[in-house]
Amino acid sequence: MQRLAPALRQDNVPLDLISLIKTILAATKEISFRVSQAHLGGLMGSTLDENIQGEVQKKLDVVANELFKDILLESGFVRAISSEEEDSSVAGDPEGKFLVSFDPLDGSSNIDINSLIGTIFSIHEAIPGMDAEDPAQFQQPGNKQVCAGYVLYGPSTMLVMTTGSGTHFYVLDRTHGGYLLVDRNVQVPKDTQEFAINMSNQRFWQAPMQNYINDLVAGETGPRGKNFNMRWIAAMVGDIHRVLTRGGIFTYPADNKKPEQPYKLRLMYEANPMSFLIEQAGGAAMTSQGRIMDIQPESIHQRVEVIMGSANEVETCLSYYK
Ligand SMILES: O=P(O)(O)OC[C@H]1O[C@](O)(COP(=O)(O)O)[C@@H](O)[C@@H]1O
Ligand SMILES: [Mg+2]
Ligand SMILES: [Mg+2]
Repeated sequence: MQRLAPALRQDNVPLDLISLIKTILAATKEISFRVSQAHLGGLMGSTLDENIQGEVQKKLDVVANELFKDILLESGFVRAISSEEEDSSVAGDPEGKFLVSFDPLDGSSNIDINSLIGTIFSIHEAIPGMDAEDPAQFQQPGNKQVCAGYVLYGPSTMLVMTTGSGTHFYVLDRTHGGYLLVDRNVQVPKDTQEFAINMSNQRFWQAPMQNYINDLVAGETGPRGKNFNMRWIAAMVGDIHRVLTRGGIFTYPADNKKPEQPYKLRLMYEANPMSFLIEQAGGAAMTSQGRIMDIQPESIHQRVEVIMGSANEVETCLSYYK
């Protein structure tokens, strides 16, 4: 099995980006270890603090964030970072060539039940001449990402990543400590009979999504004429990994549960990186209004509607909005 660096060179990834990716992955190996030892190291449960999203931070959210932040800011490759757990962007090396947005621990509500969690990252090039302190430099659309990926801390620790030449799967080999390529150019099947949504929000959804899901649930007795199965891991990394592995549609639609906050997932460090991975694997990643990666960001913690996965099924879902 091919090691990470030769696999990236095969995709003509520039050396400085390979160095940054290696830096990111060094942090994920440490996080993977801390996660596996969390019970023993007193890292289960919550802190008393809330992040800027108004969510109570888990101890592991904070540990993973500090680990990731420190290793990136000291690397010399990074002009600034933005993180789910940081109020605003944090400046790094004024000469740093890259910007990194990340979700240090995705699926935090799964930590205490020892279920699937992960780390999500998105890399853009820094804008020449822009100040490392200026958060506006992050206002670049997803279609300008040079790399995106997630690491899934599951039975095995898996890296899923793209640099624009397809989406590849890697596994952390615990014997020599490196990520090995196990699946190159994965493809999301165009059609599926599996959907993922938090059904408990149903009464708060807009009518098109209500109708779409009702028809899935009606299965062969309804207009779709076939049965659909449902899955919800409550960690985007886990649900998207299933979609990349065997197809499916994943959606976190708009809802009016909290009218002032119609969307749940964050554009910069959840929706954009996952969209790049899904599109590079032949899937589609949309809101009901258009392509996620064409959205011009306005703020670091901006939330968006998410409908992504098997291309034909995403198209069918969107047809309910027409
Ligand atoms: O609690 P819900 O409504 O099931 O939402 C689950 C969603 O929230 C998230 O956990 C949000 O991410 P964080 O855990 O990083 O805050 C997603 O991973 C997941 O898809
Ligand atoms: Mg998340
Ligand atoms: Mg998180």
